[in-house]
Amino acid sequence: MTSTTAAAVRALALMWRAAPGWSAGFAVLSLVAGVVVPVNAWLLARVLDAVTTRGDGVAAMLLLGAVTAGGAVVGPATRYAEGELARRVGLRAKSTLMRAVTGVTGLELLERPAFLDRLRLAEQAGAGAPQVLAHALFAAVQAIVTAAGLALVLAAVGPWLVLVTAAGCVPAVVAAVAESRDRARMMWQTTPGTRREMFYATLLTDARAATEIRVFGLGGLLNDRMTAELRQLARAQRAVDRRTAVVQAGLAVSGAGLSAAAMLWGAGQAAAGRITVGELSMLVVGVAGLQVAAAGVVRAFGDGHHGALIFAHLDAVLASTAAESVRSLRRSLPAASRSAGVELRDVTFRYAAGHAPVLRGVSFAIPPGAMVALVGTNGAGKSTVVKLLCRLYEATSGTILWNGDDIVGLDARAVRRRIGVLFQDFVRYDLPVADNIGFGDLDRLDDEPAIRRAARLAGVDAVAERLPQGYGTMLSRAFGGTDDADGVQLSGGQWQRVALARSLMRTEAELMILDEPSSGLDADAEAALYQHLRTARGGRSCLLVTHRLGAVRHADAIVVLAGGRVAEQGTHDQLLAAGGEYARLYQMQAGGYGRRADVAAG
Ligand SMILES: Nc1ncnc2c1ncn2[C@@H]1O[C@H](COP(=O)(O)OP(=O)(O)OP(=O)(O)O)[C@@H](O)[C@H]1O
Repeated sequence: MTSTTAAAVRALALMWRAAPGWSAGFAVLSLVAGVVVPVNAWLLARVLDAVTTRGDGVAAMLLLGAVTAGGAVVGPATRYAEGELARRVGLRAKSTLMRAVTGVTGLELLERPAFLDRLRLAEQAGAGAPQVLAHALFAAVQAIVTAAGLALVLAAVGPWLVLVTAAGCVPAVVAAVAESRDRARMMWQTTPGTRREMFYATLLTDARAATEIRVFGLGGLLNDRMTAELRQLARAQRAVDRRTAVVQAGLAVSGAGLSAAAMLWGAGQAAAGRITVGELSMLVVGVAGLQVAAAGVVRAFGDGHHGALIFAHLDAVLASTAAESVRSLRRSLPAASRSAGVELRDVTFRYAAGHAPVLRGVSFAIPPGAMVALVGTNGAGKSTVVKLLCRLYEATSGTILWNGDDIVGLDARAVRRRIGVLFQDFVRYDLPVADNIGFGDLDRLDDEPAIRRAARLAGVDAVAERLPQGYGTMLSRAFGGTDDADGVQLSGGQWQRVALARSLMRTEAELMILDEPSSGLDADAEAALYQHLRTARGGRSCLLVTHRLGAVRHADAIVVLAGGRVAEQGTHDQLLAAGGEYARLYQMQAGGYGRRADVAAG
């Protein structure tokens, strides 16, 4: 079985699983529709012969009326069944795809352009390919049934007519396959551009980007870039359409010539009395109908081939996500402890093959219950360490130990459940406050007291309570509902507190990771945060990433990263005494802020 055929089989299997009843109904209706045309042609001939020979054609005429009426009903019923099939298959395919994508344990796959291109095509394929294939399959069956029936009708007039008409269809089959390949190749080649076009379009309509776009006057430029991508896409589509039109026109002219020749021959035969008027009508309907049916088979074949090629992208995405997921699903974790001991041993990491290493031989430990601060200049690799600890990437070499176990051997999801994390680039969900906080611990999504407690610890409780619907208030103007007043937008610092509350939902976390938790906070909130961290941490291990060195003075250990290496590590006093990079940065900040950094640190 070729890979295209295998993809076609899997697409049809997906369709069957999504809607077995509708698939069967669609198949039956397609078969019935296929029978209508040849039966009509045969009945018409019977009626005409009865009329010209003054025989009894009433029964044939009644039957012709009944079949015509039945055929008229089958059309809309088939379209309805097809629409329902499309909705069910689209829903099933999209949820399968999204489950597969969210099942990917790391981020590496999601950052590969080729994977993202495929993902985009897979989304399209999931929505359309199975029913395109189903439509193609049943249209082909319908057309084949019609063609077979008409071939029988035509064979009654002259068997060679069937052969000549069928032979005339061969070039069309070849052309249809070539076109579907051409179209699938064009779609693959234009996907990067289509993704860029979507990026520009989303940016232009995104409320969060609107401020910069207006202030920097980027609207025209981004719009030009978007239309340039669209033009390029249109050029590629036009080229394929043009080639298709030329081929189709050639095939149509040769088909018309064939029909005309057959009809002329039939007219001569009828004039010479060698065939009846009924037979002449069978010939006229048969040749034209056979050509239409053959064209239907060819079109269905081309559509099916195209659908299978596109569906292969969904297949590929499902296969690569499954392969990626397996890597992390290994041993489950030992029983939970109160606080985790974590150690990085000689960890080197690069984001992709060919990239320079971002971390080089990094070693440091977070003993159980300790608070370790990770500091360093921009791009030093601090957030990368956070992502490695969360198992979003795997170290290129070296080891990360979780309570003495190599983290690579542990179930990534289980490790994550034991971490409470605030990311530097946390997500602002366009959802109510309660969801924005409750997402930190899905088991307690509806636990209002737990949500309020996390909000209080993060210092966002007063803000939430003042909102129009309290914790039920939608944190989005875009999804606020029909009444404009329903949704609110928080300030940057308020959002950061909400994200902090989310990370604090995990009261059982063995390790807390806070990446720049106070970058957007005012001085009071910052002081309160660090006060809380010291008291309410409850002996849990904590990794604090920050540029505010005043805040890390009381950490059990401070690790200074520079250029992906550990430049130095020790306590605040040891590092100050050493007079290295930390001392330099600390003196600079202390000088700049006066005593504020110390105040914030309490
Ligand atoms: N997803 C990624 N793909 C490729 N390179 C990346 C990716 N994320 C970060 N980098 C690179 O890794 C290096 C370290 O980035 P990282 O975010 O870890 O630094 P940081 O110390 O947290 O910086 P900052 O203080 O600015 O937050 C940077 O040079 C950055 O360009």
